[in-house]
Amino acid sequence: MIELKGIGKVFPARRSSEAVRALENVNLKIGAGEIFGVIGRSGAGKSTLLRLVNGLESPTEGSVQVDGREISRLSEAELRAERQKIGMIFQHFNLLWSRTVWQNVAFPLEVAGKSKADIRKKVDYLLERVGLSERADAYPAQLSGGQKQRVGIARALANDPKVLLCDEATSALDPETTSSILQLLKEINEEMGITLLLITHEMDVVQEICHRMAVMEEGQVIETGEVEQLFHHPTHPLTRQFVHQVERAPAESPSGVRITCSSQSFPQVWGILQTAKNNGVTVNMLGGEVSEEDQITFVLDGAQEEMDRVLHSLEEYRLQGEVKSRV
Ligand SMILES: Nc1ncnc2c1ncn2[C@@H]1O[C@H](COP(=O)(O)OP(=O)(O)OP(=O)(O)O)[C@@H](O)[C@H]1O
Repeated sequence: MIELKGIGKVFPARRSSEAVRALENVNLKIGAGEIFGVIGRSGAGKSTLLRLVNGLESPTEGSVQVDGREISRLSEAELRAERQKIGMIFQHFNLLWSRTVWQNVAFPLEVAGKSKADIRKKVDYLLERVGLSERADAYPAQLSGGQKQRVGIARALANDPKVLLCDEATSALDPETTSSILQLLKEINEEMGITLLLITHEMDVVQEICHRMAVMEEGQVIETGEVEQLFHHPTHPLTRQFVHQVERAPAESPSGVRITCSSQSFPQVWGILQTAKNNGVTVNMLGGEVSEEDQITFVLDGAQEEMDRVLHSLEEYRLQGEVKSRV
């Protein structure tokens, strides 16, 4: 369904910056109906790769094919038509804030010139499917993060795409909401046979839904394979690091720092932990549940400098007794 052959991408030098080689000799083949994950650290080239697949960027070398068509050789009009077959969801949802949930999902159908009756039928069906019929008249600002992403998913599905590109689609969500969104994506893949290409820096996301995966570093794919196989036999040191990220998950982590917060302070604490996560700190929720005493425990692990930074950011809550920490 998606085939990248010998892809290179160089962003040319600008007055204030040198040329950047974002991708080098990338070869990937993703079959129809597959859920494929691309994992890598920040700057590895994941977003550039995704943007090549929907034609927002063109490669400097090599070819990108989606459903048998060479994306980089299409005219603007052909590309617009082709893009209707490719849905996309984003980390920050990219919803239209002045439109209701219903109108957000209707938008791509209006652009495609569908009749009013068709639009009504389709939007009602999609909102039902993602569990948001009740919130049809709400505005995005009135929704939780998980609900916003459900709108994003419904909108991406409006034109019956064959491929759904997911750009860090769960990175702004808490673990529980992440699981429910991943579950929804899995169901959509199974029911509709849509091919999913997902980029992330979180191995647990890959582990939860992907069939196969690629690991990227400095613009290159350094390892590919079945998720199961890479989990049990990672060969590249970076793949091992990503696997380790998950293996340390809810298990007792002897070297980690435990942070316990009340569910009341959770939103603020979670914001701080998200920033730490983006800076390479491993954050795992112990047991993944709110305990009887209404306390949530996380285990954090990472470079000393980043750990100091996150503990410093949490200081205010520690002083208020809202957060407790111990090594
Ligand atoms: N439009 C652009 N112009 C110049 N350089 C760019 C452009 N887009 C990306 N790059 C560079 O290409 C490299 C790969 O970036 P890319 O955003 O694809 O990585 P990534 O793995 O998605 O990282 P992140 O998760 O931080 O978005 C980086 O060095 C980045 O600075």
